[in-house]
Amino acid sequence: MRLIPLQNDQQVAKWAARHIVDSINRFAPTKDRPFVLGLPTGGTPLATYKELIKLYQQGEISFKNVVTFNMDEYVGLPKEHPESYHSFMFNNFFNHVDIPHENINILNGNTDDHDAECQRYEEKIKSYGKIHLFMGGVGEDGHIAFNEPGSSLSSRTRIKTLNEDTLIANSRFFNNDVNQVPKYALTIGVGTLLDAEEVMLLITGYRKAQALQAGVEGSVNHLWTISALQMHSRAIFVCDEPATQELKVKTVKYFKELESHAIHSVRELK
Ligand SMILES: O=P(O)(O)OC[C@H]1O[C@](O)(CO)[C@@H](O)[C@@H]1O
Repeated sequence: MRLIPLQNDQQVAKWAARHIVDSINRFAPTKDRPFVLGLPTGGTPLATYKELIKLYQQGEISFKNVVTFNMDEYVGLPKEHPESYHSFMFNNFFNHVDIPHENINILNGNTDDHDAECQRYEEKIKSYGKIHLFMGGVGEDGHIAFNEPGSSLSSRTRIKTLNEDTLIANSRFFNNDVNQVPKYALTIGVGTLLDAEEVMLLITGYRKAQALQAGVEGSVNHLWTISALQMHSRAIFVCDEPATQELKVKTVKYFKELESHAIHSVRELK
C-alpha cells in the first residue's frame, strides 16, 4: 500500500490528477488498446475532475482513447435527474473533455432486470481485460463504491440497499431530505474493484479519518470495506492532513518517509 499524506484537499486533487494523466500517457493508449479508467462520484473527486479538465485544456492529456467505467448509480432515479450519477459525470467531467460518448460506461439503474444489467457490466469490463486504474472515494463508514458495511469482500456488481448512514450523508444532495434519497443502488463489488490493476482512493477531511484509520491500521474486515484494499498489490490512499487525524504518528511518519525515498530514487534515475 502507498499512503500519500498531503496538506489539503487541493494538493490531493493535483496529486491524483497528475497520477491519472501520467498513467494514461505512459500507457500510450490507442483506439485498439485503450486505457481503462474507473471513476467515482461524490464531493471528494470534484476538485480532481477540475484539475483533469485543466490539464486537458493545457494539452497535457487526451481522453480519446480512454474507456471509463463508473462505480455506481442510484436505482430508479431518471438519468436526467440532476443528482443521478449520469448527470454528475457529464456535468462535472465528460462534457469538458474529448472522451467519445461510446467509451463511457455507467450502470443503468432504470432497467427492469437489475441482475442482468450488473452481469452485462461485469462482462463489459472483462471484454477490455481489466481496469487499469480505478479512482475512488470512501464513505464515512468506510464503504468503497456502495459496498456498505457487511458487504462480501469478494462481491461483484449487484444491487445494494443503502444503509442509514449513507442515506443521511447523501441527503445533502436531496434538499437535506433523507426520504428523497434513493434507497437502492447498483454498484461494482469489492471483488470487481480488487481486480483493477491499480486502485487509488481519495480521502479528505476529518469526517473520513476513522475510515482511513480502519483502512490502514485496522484488520481486514467486511464492516470496513475499505480494508479489503490491504489485499491489493497496488493500492494508493491519497489523503489530506485532517483525514490522518486518527492514524498513529509513527504510521504517517513511515509512509511519508517511503514517499520521500521514492521521489529521491526517481530523481536519481533521471
Ligand atoms: O466524496 P463523498 O461525497 O464523501 O462520497 C463518499 C462516497 O460515497 C459514494 O459516492 C457512494 O458511491 C462513493 O463512491 C464515495 O466515495
